[in-house]
Amino acid sequence: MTTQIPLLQATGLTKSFDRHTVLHGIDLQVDHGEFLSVMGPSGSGKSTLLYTISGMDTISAGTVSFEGQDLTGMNQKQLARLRLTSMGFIFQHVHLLKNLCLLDNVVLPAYLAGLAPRDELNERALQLMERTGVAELADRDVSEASGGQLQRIGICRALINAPTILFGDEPTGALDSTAATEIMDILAELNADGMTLMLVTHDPRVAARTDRVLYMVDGQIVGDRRQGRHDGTDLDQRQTELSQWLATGERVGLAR
Ligand SMILES: Nc1ncnc2c1ncn2[C@@H]1O[C@H](COP(=O)(O)OP(=O)(O)OP(=O)(O)O)[C@@H](O)[C@H]1O
Repeated sequence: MTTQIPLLQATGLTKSFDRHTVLHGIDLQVDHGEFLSVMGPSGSGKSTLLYTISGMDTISAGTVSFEGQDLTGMNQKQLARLRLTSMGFIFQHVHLLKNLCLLDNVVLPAYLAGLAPRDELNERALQLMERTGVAELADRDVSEASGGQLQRIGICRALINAPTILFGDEPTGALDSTAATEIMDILAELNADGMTLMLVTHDPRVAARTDRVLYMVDGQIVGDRRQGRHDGTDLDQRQTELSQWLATGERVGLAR
């Protein structure tokens, strides 16, 4: 019998800034192929969870492992390498270099890391841009693209090294609802192809598209809802059910 090693595993994950403890001993397992969202009030620790579980930020106590490798035992160079080769990150605002065209922005992180020859990276970037519907923008400047288009570029940049997991901190937070839906369509398609995704979001419509929703309050996960894969139909109904779960305190540990 084979036992699959979890993709991510946090045990007793604690994070303090000075004397302010923001994450209180979080236990969390994320398996390969999951599509996970993290919700909760502002300041509950969602982003901090994302940054610590991905090794972007240090932890104060506990352990975090990625495919069985203990991140807490790694030095900065090892962590940077792991992030570069196995993890992709997308954010609310896409920070791109204004003096480079959009294609070069997608290629840059992989090029600087010397992971593949330039021609190969260009080809890979164009394939990603094709897939996300922005290939025709390859030669354009940052100022010549809309917010939704820039977010697609951000996704391509995050995918250039073929990561195992894509982390998103409010990836649709700065977009109108049409652009947000289009970005979620892309992320759902990536997940259907096997990519693991973990997204922080305030938007129940975004969370309704994911398979599993964590709810955080005061630095703890107080709810863990497995709602199954969205089959593409009846998102309104799914969102209503999720909103009821969020509102009525059905979350594990919130029923008082
Ligand atoms: N670098 C930091 N230094 C000090 N305190 C921090 C730092 N980063 C986060 N915090 C604090 O940690 C707490 C949790 O912040 P975090 O950004 O993780 O919450 P969040 O749930 O993602 O909030 P939001 O939804 O508003 O983005 C907050 O009280 C915040 O002020």
